[in-house]
Amino acid sequence: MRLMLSFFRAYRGPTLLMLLALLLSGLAEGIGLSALLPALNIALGTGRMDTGAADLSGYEAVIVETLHSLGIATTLGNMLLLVLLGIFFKSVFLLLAQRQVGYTAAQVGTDLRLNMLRAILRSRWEYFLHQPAGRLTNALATEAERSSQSFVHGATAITFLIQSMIYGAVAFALSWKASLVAIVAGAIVIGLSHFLVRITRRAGRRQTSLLTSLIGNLTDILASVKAMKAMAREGQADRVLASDTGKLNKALRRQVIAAAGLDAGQELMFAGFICLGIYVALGIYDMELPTVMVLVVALGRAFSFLGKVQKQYQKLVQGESAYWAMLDSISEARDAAESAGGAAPPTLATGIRFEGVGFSYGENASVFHDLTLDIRAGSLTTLVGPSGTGKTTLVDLVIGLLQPTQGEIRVDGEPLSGLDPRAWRRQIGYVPQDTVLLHSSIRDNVTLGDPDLTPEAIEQALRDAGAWDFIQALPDGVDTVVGERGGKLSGGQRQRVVIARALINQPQLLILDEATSALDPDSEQAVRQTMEALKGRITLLAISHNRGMVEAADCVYRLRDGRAEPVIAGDVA
Ligand SMILES: Nc1ncnc2c1ncn2[C@@H]1O[C@H](COP(=O)(O)OP(=O)(O)OP(=O)(O)O)[C@@H](O)[C@H]1O
Repeated sequence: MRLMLSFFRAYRGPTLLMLLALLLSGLAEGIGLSALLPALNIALGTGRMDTGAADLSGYEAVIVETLHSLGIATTLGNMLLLVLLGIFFKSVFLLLAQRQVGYTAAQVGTDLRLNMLRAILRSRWEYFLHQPAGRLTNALATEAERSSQSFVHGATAITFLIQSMIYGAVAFALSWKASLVAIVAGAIVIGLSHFLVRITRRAGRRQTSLLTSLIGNLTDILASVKAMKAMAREGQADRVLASDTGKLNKALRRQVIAAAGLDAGQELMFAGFICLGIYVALGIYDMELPTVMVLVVALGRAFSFLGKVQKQYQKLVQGESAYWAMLDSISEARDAAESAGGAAPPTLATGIRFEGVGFSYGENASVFHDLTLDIRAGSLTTLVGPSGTGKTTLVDLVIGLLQPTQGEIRVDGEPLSGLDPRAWRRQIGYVPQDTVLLHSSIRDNVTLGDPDLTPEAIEQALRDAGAWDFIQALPDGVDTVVGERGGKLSGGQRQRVVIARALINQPQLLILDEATSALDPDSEQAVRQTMEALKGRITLLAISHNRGMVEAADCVYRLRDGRAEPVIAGDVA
């Protein structure tokens, strides 16, 4: 029940409302049930109701006295009406409680998803890079859902527990001895079948880790399916996924067997105890039939609800591990949150300077030591260098996604670490190597749905990106739908739409991360012209081995051995 306590702490108000509705529902059910014994006595014509409360046993006497003090005659009609009213109010309050459970469960799932997403998006870049995409997908898709279902099962277990206690209380009022025996019997049944709950808990934990692994592998495989098919290696993917799904299947089977075992075992044991109880009550203690009948109904229902409590608890523990796993992931990501940085407003009037910068990924992965370079404002600086020499790392340091381990990066003479990081990044336009367009219009692809961007701003960004002329030639202009992943445009056209997307917010610094590496000569030439046209107006930083981008650059740096050396464009091989 640690899980329900955790939910209670997080959703105090909704949980209290739910509990109140459940208690009222239980109370209504208890009142209805209390009228059953007088109703039966009247129906069976035992004559006990005619003599008044004085001749009645404790429980019945209390009921009859209460009814008389309320001015309600103990007629069969009134008693049956009371039973019906009890059931009616029980159903109304139960409905309210269940509505509250449903709303809170949906809120649990939504909050977990949003908290996870926000924590991951606000985490340090190095932490983010080490997160398998599948882990996030699995958390958002399956773990959040399993967690909210656990809340539903926990709340339903509480509902059944309250109902079980109401029936138990009525039975206790009728015969405390019989009820004590029943409590012991109930505890034996619950205790004997608890090992099945433990099996389910283990199967649930296994499912949580297997689903993370399966969805992680699936995400990776889907990303490289073309290469796998091209080399006829899809069998390998099949083997990996088949092994994961096979293990998942085994865990699910265990869970199914444990649930079925609990169902069958409980029913048999409870039925056995009820039969034994009837035999002892009628055959040995010679109790009256109406009392035994109500006792059987009350204890039978109490047993039945107790059994349901355990079944719901079994379902709760099955998904419980998903909730703890999500909470762990959220807290881990929060611990890895990006530092708040400084507060100084950024400008980019003179340039960015790296002064003796050192950087390493962890202890043994040194990338830069004593790196010094200048990126003059309004110029195009191109970075070249063999693979793995740190070009992307340098860009990430400029953006402020990574922090130097030694030296300083200055923007207009101010340490980058002292600038407001979000304000700094709002000045940056970033064009990645892979141009992923949305299956929507060019307009949507440029604005990314921002309604504040005017048609004039869209046109200007497309003109600056050198895309306006080809877009004018399209039948629907900026409203042309670009197709799945932009498939209806050429590589160069796609790239220029992405550059327009980066330019629309009027950045001071445009970064192109190998943005022209996949382009044909004509497209590359068009992007180069765009860069040349932008020079002087904004600062440009490009990672590129492309001859055009090197020739167009005002300054070219080659990264080597953890340092940057300026090179003449013609010397770049
Ligand atoms: N997240 C990371 N954790 C550990 N090491 C990393 C990480 N990212 C990059 N590296 C290492 O840092 C070095 C520089 O990587 P980086 O990606 O910056 O090089 P690059 O010059 O951009 O390479 P390429 O031209 O192949 O894209 C490489 O040795 C790489 O293995």
